[in-house]
Amino acid sequence: MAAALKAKIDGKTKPLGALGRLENLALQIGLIQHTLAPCIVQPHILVAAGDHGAAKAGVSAYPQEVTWQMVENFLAGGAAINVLARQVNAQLLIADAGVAHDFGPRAGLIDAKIGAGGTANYLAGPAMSLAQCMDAMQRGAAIVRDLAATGCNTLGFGEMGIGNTASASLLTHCLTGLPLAEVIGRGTGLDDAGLTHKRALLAQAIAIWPQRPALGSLAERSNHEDGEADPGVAALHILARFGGFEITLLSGAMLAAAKAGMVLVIDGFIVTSALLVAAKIAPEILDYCVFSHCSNEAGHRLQLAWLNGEPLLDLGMRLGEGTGAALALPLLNAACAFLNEMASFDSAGVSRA
Ligand SMILES: Cc1cc2ncn([C@H]3O[C@H](COP(=O)(O)O)[C@@H](O)[C@H]3O)c2cc1C
Ligand SMILES: O=C(O)c1cccnc1
Repeated sequence: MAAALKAKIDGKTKPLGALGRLENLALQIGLIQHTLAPCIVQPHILVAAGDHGAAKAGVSAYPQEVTWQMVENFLAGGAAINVLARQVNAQLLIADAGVAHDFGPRAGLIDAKIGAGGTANYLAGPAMSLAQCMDAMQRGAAIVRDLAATGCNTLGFGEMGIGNTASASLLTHCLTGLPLAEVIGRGTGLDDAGLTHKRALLAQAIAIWPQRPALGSLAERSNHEDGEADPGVAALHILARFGGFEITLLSGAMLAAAKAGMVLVIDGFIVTSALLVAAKIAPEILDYCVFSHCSNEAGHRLQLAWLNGEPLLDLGMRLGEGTGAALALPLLNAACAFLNEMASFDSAGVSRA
């Protein structure tokens, strides 16, 4: 398939390789969809929301209630992701994975609430139980299975949860071994004093969990022998310790999306932390991932480098919600369109080199 796709790409009326990374994208989407004529069908963006027990300790510049207030904003159509999704004709799915607010039954809001008031504070113990962790992953997977049954073949991921850059930093450090201080950033806009405080709190969160499972490279996950500690299981323990319900739901959704053969459009720092968990469980998920952009949150560039992921865009954004994923969708459409619609040297009668 790869050779056939490459031949089709190289046969188009352009100098070899002249469409640059669009060519790699066309190849990747063709491989995911097992076809020489790939296309993006009914693209969706799944935005999961959840609250974090640690938010009250001061890891964010904003108060916790912004999480539910922004969910209301999503439902009313006024957030950045609503605007950008409309621009690119993507449908939004908003899931309450565990926001500390009672929305009641609401049109347009998927009730995937785990617990009532968000996660527990990881500065005191695990953020969630393993049972809650599995539950949140299953709920994400169920949303994606329903979506795949409707014919959607492309899914972007987004999140909302005050304090979730801190959670993502802890997950990233534990899952990759990247130095904790280097993967902690300003999130919504902490000042220098706030950043120092966040660093101290997160160092403490790591220090009070001395028995955390060690994790090696993705290759070690693929090669691990029966009877050895499974890095996928270790990743679940790390996720339960430091994760948010929204991040956990997204990890489960990503695994199901790859299983369904979808193109996964990865957003910023927090969404990439959910992918790190999923990749420890099933490293082959990375073949299905398009990295939409590089966020300005310190640590995203390092995550991408660790995953060998090349972001399509670098716009200095640091918002989340799936906004980077939305902006990358036109590039996916363009990649499919040139492969499907451009003339070839033979069909157009243009001389080759
Ligand atoms: C009004 C507002 C809208 C947002 N939309 C996404 N985020 C982003 O900021 C949060 C993470 O940053 P931290 O870890 O510093 O709290 C997440 O909710 C993320 O999606 C927002 C944040 C705010 C304040
Ligand atoms: O990279 C992101 O997704 C991000 C960065 C800062 C705040 N919220 C999200």
